Amino acid sequence: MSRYEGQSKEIHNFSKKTAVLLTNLGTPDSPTAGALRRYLREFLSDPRVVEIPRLIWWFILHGIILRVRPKKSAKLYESIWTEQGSPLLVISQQQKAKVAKLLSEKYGDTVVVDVAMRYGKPSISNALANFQAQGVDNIIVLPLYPQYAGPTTGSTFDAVFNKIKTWRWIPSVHFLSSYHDQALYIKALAASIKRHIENHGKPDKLVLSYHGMPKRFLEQGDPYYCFCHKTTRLVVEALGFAEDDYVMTFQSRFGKAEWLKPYTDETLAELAKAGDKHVAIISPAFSADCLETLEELVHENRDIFINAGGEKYHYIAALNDDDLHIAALLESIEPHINQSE
Ligand SMILES: C=CC1=C(C)c2cc3[nH]c(cc4nc(cc5[nH]c(cc1n2)c(C)c5CCC(=O)O)C(CCC(=O)O)=C4C)c(C)c3C=C
Ligand SMILES: [Fe+2]
Ligand SMILES: [Fe+2]
Repeated sequence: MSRYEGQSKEIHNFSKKTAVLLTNLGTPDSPTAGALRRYLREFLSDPRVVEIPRLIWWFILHGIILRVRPKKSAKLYESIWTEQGSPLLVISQQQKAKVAKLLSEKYGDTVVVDVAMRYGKPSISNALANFQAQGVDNIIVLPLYPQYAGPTTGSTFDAVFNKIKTWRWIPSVHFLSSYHDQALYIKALAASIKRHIENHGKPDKLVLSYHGMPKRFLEQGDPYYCFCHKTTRLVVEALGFAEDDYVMTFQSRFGKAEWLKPYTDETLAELAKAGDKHVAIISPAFSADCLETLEELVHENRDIFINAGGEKYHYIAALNDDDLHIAALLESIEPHINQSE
């Protein structure tokens, strides 16, 4: 056995071929405590996600978290599970199908597209092995997180590095790090909010709620917080919103440390108490609807707002496979497609 993996066949006779790898975070195989335990163990063992010293974290993770959280999370996943499976995976596959169709119309079979998850299945390692077997000479990696964060995009790149470092021939690899300020992504978000307002009226406050992160990561140089702010600024500019038409918040806290603020749940209660009766909430950090939107934003936060005196609460869906969103993804991908002979 040799130290590095290679494909000896037809190596002198390959044609130009680009592979596009779309990725998202991952999801359990089923909404059961056992599947959740496996999924959370892989996810929460990643040092990009939890930076507590390994030995201490091992005892907390295995002694407390993996004994309690899987059962609780399984119930939540069960409430959003569909016949086709986890919404995040189903929507990711729909996004992939649309991207693949548009690229194949334009580039024929010189471009292949696949989707993979950072944790669980379908795995990044498998997708890359398939690309290698097809003899691709150019790989574009696009994690579907609009705002770069170490625990998401950074960790995805780790998984890609870990696989390709075993290859004898590493082709061109383009890591697309962040598209938080890309014109078509902003346009797609603004169009989706405008459509919502046309149907439901302008809310007292538009809440732009991003997935949170420990505050310490920001202090240590993670750009996520700033990228979220830039997305918000560009979207509200595109909408022509004034300062008190909207508020920006962070959701989905995990663990005891301080996370990025203001927190979505606390803010919604404050808004209701201050007399805002009607809110619309959107989460620009999620390119696909998932547990954190379909459960936390649709149900949990609605209850918080209504119980604090609010009256109308609307969740604006993630961009999912919206045509403008897919056009935005293509705008990121296409400059890196290598067509020269
Ligand atoms: C959109 C960007 C995301 C950032 C930044 C992020 C950071 C982050 N998340 C956790 C802990 C959990 N996240 C969970 C689910 C989850 N998170 C994101 C996105 C970001 N996370 C997605 C797309 C999902 C998937 C939801 C799905 O439908 O499967 C979970 C698991 C669910 C649960 O048990 O609540 C945890 C846990 C940390 C610690 C973190 C930053 C350090
Ligand atoms: Fe998360
Ligand atoms: Fe959550």
